[in-house]
Amino acid sequence: MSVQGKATLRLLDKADKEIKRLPRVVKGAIYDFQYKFRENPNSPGLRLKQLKGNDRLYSARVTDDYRALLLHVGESDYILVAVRHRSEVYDNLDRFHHQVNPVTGGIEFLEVVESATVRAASGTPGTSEPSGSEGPGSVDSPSAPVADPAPEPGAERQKRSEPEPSGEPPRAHGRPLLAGVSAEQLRELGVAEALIPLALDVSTEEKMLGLVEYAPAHSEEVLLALAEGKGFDEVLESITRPVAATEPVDVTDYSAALNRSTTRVTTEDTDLREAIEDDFGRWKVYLHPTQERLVKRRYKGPARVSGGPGTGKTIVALHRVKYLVEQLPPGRTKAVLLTTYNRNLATDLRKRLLDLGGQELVDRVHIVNIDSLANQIVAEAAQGGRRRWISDAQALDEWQDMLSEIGETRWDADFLNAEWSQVILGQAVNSRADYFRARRAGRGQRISRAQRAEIWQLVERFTMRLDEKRVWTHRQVAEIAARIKGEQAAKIAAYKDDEAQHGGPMLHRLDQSWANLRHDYQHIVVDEAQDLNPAHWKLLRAMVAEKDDDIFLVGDTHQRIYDNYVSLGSLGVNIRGRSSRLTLSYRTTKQILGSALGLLGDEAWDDLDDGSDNLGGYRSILRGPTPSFIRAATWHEELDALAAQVSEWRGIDGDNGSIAVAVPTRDMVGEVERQLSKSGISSVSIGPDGPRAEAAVHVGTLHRFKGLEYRFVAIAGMCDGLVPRRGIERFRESDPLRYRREIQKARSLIFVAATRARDALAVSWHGSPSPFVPTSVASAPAPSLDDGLFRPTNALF
Ligand SMILES: Nc1ncnc2c1ncn2[C@@H]1O[C@H](COP(=O)(O)OP(=O)(O)OP(=O)(O)O)[C@@H](O)[C@H]1O
Repeated sequence: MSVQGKATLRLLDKADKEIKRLPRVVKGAIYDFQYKFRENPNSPGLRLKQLKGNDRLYSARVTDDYRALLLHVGESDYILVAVRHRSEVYDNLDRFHHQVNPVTGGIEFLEVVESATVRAASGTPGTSEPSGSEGPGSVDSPSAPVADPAPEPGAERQKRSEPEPSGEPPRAHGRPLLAGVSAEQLRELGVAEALIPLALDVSTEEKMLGLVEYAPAHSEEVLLALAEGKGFDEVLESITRPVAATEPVDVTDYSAALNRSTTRVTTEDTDLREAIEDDFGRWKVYLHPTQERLVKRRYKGPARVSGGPGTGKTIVALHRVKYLVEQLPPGRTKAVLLTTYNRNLATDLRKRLLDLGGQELVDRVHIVNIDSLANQIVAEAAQGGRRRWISDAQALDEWQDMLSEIGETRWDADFLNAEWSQVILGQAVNSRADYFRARRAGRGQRISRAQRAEIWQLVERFTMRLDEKRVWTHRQVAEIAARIKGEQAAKIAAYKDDEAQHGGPMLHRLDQSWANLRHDYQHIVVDEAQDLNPAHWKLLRAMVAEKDDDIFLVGDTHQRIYDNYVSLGSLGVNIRGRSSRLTLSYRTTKQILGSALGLLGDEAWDDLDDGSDNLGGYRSILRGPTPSFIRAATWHEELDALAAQVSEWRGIDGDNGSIAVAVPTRDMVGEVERQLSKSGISSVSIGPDGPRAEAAVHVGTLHRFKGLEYRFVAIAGMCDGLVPRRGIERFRESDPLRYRREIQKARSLIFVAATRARDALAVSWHGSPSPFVPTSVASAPAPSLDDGLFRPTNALF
């Protein structure tokens, strides 16, 4: 829609990649151009004109030398598809292809250049100064196909991409990579028509990468999956079906296509600067169609989005918050709660939400980590008085001290601590009688009624001890907060019932404060949902009314690093029938992802709701080096090698903040920092609020890496006895279920750390390697693994 004389201008996905490479002055001119164009596309200075023989393609002046290529969608709606030197715009017009994809219904554009590849970077015209008039045939300098992926010797270069009448391409060399797939099948998968003959002709993955780099994103995903060896059916099911148009596609109706999420363009009012300036900003302006559908759907109750690391769950959560706020009536209240597990993640969410929607958006959202929220509620209700927090580890120490003080030897502190926090606090058990009835699902060791009585007595003694010391754990506070809010929700429900029965507001009530009772939020969005405990969920459930779009949660149980197992349905958060999964990783390369997946082994992973989850279809279109291994005899030797590795990465990217080192213990953090400092490399440790400074190598324990992202990651200290920690051995016989969970948690810890890396991952150990490092790698003179870095041996079980 546009006002008279005005136009809409969106930027096509991938065009930004090309534009980014243009000289700075041209980019600056594009920003001016977009304002002028939107104001009045027909202003004489813009010289908007149709390209000869092409009813939808237009050119317009950006600078004396550069032209914008525009796709006219309808009325005054345009899409900017490229910015080119004017010498490269007006000749050989049949190299430009645009279509409404008959399968996805999205608008696509591509240019096929001489090197039988899709057009790569533009804006780097031939060296001769352009001159002469514009117009068809007036080529002053040859176009320069920059990203020609080194064509095969003897390969016939194709100028045009028109499909052969038969749909089959000429095959002159090497075995085609997609030998088992026909042109018809590629069409069915939604590959852009102009690409089909070229794709069928490609014989190496490298060339396929060159071909798809600037191709429409859906074609890229399909072709890379096929090139990796995925079958037609699998690609159809996992990549095409989720984005296929649900209604018949009229390929001539560009206006209808523009409104589909499969047309990957910025919104009409996006400042193009956002899309062009930096790679990290792309998430703000381009959502994958599968992401966009999740963001804008109306859910009839709580909904869950799962997906492997880097698939954009947090991005979806942020866009969802923005979408929900946009649907709210104007107001000043913080009507949406955005919460996550820990403080540094909440800080990061605030930063990104501000980036996405500005202060106006942030003003309507309460962004807080879940334990701080519980704390605020308890403090406001003035319950508990002034107390000091203790961590779970400190609580365990308290148990140990208490048991030894009273000479209790029948029960282990570990067991009692877990029983207290997971069963008693976890289910808000308030009395001995309730404890006799409590479910102990997932707790392994069976206990008799008499034993329950003993445990109850010990727990009472323990909580009194904490009361006397004026300390408490986060879990205790979460329980109290959940009780406070649960009581409030019950009052609201009772008031509503009364109202319904009496057909109007209850004016006769003596206590009118009831009438002012409201749920705290209209909507709740939760990130890192896998780590929240039952009390957290009860708290959240009580803070929002049961209604459409009430709770939206994103998480990945493969990344669970705390002991919180929940069954959401039993906590009143019913996600049945409203679960979706994201599968395309935007962060991690195929090589890192493949390796990390090996780490998960054959474990069973839950879906937070008594069902199972998996990472089927998890994939990446990014490519990089295979993860590397560093084996050392001693910790000192390993530290030397680690410092060398970090120095090497600094040579690639001078920004220290793009590098991180993860280690299993706190002591090791300090030791790594000292070693790096000796090598002249500045570093900072990652604390509970995240890294203290950006521009230094980040060093932290494995637990601190949740939600972070780096170009380069080293996991050091991958040693036997440290990963998993030796202490869990005592559960192997005594509590096999606990043992299994500890192993799973250790796998998840490494999985999280390994998948923080965007470009490169190095893993090191000294002495005996962790059992997660396969013996073949551990003992080979020069370990190399193509099929997975972490292939756990069966020795663990
Ligand atoms: N549609 C998108 N376009 C471009 N980049 C994206 C898109 N979606 C996600 N990303 C990028 O992918 C990276 C991972 O995204 P995000 O952190 O949301 O993933 P996640 O699934 O929450 O990961 P994890 O589970 O590992 O925490 C980020 O750098 C993000 O900017």
